[in-house]
Amino acid sequence: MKLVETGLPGCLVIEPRVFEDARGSFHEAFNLDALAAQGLGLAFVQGNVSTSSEGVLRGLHYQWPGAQGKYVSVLQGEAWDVAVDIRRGSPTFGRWTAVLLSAGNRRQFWIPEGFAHGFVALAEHVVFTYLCTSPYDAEADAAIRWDDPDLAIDWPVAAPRLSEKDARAPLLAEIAEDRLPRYDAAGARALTGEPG
Ligand SMILES: Cc1cn([C@H]2C[C@H](O)[C@@H](COP(=O)(O)OP(=O)(O)O[C@H]3O[C@H](C)C(=O)[C@H](O)[C@H]3O)O2)c(=O)[nH]c1=O
Repeated sequence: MKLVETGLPGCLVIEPRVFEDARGSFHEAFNLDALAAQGLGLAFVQGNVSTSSEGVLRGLHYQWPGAQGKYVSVLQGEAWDVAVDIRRGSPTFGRWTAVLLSAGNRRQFWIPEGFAHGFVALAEHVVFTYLCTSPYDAEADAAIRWDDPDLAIDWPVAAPRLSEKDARAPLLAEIAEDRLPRYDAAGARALTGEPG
């Protein structure tokens, strides 16, 4: 596998080795030892799958406390996937990066704890899967407006279909400081916000 830097430090694209033969193809969905051998030590506690039709946008979501790192990929169709640094005190606070994920390119995308995440489905049937480093906590689950002008994310869809929650999400500037993840310069990853 190959790890590729993105425009946003900490966010990485992982390109797995794909084995193709007359039957079809094989690639590893994730490999913790191989990631650790390249300096990316991860541990996942939950895996999620969502299905979306074309034009659906899910996001921008994050958890705080209990920040989740996410290792995402697309099993069917294609999605434009976005990570935004919302860690208070981060030198790249408010900056975003995007990756086109598809069943065809088999790209995987690592989004560290403390980033907001969202994607827009670009095919009629998109199966999106992701592994999380912390468990879901409905109380800590939060959203930021997908079209926040301060973020100026260059979404490839002008009028996406949103959940009610996402349609009424606040702007980043409207969110109280203590509701945003904190940047931990030493670890270069957000603190999870867990006490102790
Ligand atoms: C995330 C999650 C949700 N749920 C329940 C809560 C709701 O009743 C239902 C749908 O949840 P939601 O509308 O938040 O699903 P998405 O809009 O796909 O949210 C996800 O999409 C963006 C892109 C993300 O990065 C997050 O992982 C996650 O927020 O599933 C659970 O039971 N467990 C979970 O881990």
